[in-house]
Amino acid sequence: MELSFENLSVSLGERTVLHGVGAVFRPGRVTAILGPNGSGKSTLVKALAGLIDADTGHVRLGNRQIGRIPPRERAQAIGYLPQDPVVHWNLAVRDLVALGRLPHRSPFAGASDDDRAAVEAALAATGTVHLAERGADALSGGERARVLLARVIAGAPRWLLADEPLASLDPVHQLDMLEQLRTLAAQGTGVVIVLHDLIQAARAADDVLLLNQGRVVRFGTAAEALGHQPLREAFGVEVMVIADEQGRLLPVPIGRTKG
Ligand SMILES: Nc1ncnc2c1ncn2[C@@H]1O[C@H](COP(=O)(O)OP(=O)(O)OP(=O)(O)O)[C@@H](O)[C@H]1O
Repeated sequence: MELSFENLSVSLGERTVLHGVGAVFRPGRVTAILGPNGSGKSTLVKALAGLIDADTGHVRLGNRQIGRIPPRERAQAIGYLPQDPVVHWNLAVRDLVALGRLPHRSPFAGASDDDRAAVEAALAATGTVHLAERGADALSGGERARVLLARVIAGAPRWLLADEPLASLDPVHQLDMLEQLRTLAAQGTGVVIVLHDLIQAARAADDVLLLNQGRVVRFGTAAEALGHQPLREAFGVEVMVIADEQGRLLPVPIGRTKG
């Protein structure tokens, strides 16, 4: 089911941060949101997750407005990975990942076999099985990022929204994370990720939304949206396009656009 938004305007404090933006994101695809610092990427993802209210417009999951979906049902449908996830308690990693199952559990019920299986599968998928007994306080930033992805995956959401999920990861774990997100998309999950790296976006995303100053510059396939002109408009950057070993075109930033 599609995740869509139209004419979406959002203000934070006195400032309007998103100005009537709209797009239709499709499940089974990886959609990357890119744009300069402060262009509204995190704000858009929070609005898509139903965490902040809009001044105008709506976010819809299928044909239902996100704000009208009961919280438990919304939590089952949409998994959100914030930019700087904070772990409030020093839980063991396995227990932390198990929190991702809460939207599926009846109040006061213990974990079911399905819950336990989902937790183990999420630990395995994120390469964090060896961390399962550790306290969450004893993790590096990159380990924590993978464990928190495992928590979201354990909830098996139909949509996964991740705000800069690669930020604290080394190159190998960045590739693993992107591979993991692509696998989820191949299984039918809708994946939306905020990225900064144009090359990672070209490799990992099917679709790209470019934002600048709270407005959509371009929304289309990665090949369309990561072309010379859209990147000039969004970032004021010139790129050199090179082909990778699979023939994918990768935009390498080489300088500021003049004039
Ligand atoms: N609580 C707030 N009150 C007022 N303005 C805010 C608040 N939070 C963010 N902003 C402003 O809203 C704008 C968009 O912020 P947002 O975090 O969505 O941008 P972003 O594209 O994700 O940026 P970055 O790439 O730096 O993470 C920025 O100009 C920011 O300063």
